[in-house]
Amino acid sequence: MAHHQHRHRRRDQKIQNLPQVIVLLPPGCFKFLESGYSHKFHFLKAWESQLPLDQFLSSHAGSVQAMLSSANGPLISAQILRMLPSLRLIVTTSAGLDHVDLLECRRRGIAIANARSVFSEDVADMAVGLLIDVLRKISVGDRYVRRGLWATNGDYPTLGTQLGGKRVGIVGLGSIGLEVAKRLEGFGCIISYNSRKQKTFTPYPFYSDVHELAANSDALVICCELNEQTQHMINKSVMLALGEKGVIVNVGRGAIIDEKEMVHCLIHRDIGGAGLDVFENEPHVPQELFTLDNVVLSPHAATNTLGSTMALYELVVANFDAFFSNKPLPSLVVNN
Ligand SMILES: O=CC(=O)O
Repeated sequence: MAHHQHRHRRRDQKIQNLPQVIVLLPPGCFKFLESGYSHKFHFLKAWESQLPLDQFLSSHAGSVQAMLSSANGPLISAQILRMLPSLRLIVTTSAGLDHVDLLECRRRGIAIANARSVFSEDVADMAVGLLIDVLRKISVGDRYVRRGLWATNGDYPTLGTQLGGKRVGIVGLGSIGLEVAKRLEGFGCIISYNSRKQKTFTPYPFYSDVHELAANSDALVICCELNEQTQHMINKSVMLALGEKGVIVNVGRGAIIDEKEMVHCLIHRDIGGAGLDVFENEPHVPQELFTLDNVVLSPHAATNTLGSTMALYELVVANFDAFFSNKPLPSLVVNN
């Protein structure tokens, strides 16, 4: 056998002895993780395989104990989990867990570790950015300049709206919501919030009913998680309560808002505007929104900064390291 074939075989054997981590779709900037840690873990990359997904999964069914998943990946459904009978850990690069069948994980005893609050500040920055953009029409102005309209039509004609003094209702006062509140206080906004339970550590006024929060707010910032209770929680009646000058910012999940109703409300000016980083059926965004200047659209990018991506991958690796050496997981969220 030729010398280089020996070398190849030795390398392949070495890779095969590494702990295996199955990945269905690459999370954002997976290349950082791969280039930094391929010597420690053998990433089984479903999207690069020639095999259909079910065959790929069954070909690794006996051995794979750990999976890396992400908010933009496929649903980790009971059906997928059933094809991986040895799976004991899912590490997700997201804070949200709405893409994982939690019941099936519980039944199977599969633990879940998440991104913890690694990018809460980035997401809060994005929420504030979207709110300012909707109110001050930064993206509209950008389009005006780029299209050459400033030079041909003269000064930009539209007045924006002040941020200071606005009553902002935060929906979900977790680590992201708190960062949003902290930032917007600095802009002179008046903060109140809705969440499952009143928080004892904050003096912000609490509304147990999101409809009532909307009726008393100029803007709603959606920062909660998507689950059965929050799905379509922002419905038509909440939007009508927010009113024709009201703005919605969503950095949570698209399905927390009834998107069809929101599009209708935006077109008919039942609400004043929206800044959206998330959508019900990503990457598909309702076409009707493309022509509306009171809407700012962002491609689920609130977490995308270099700094937090690096911190995130350190956390991801720390979880896999802990798992493969039987130590407590640093960002365990669901302990089954
Ligand atoms: O969408 C991103 C996340 O859940 O962290």
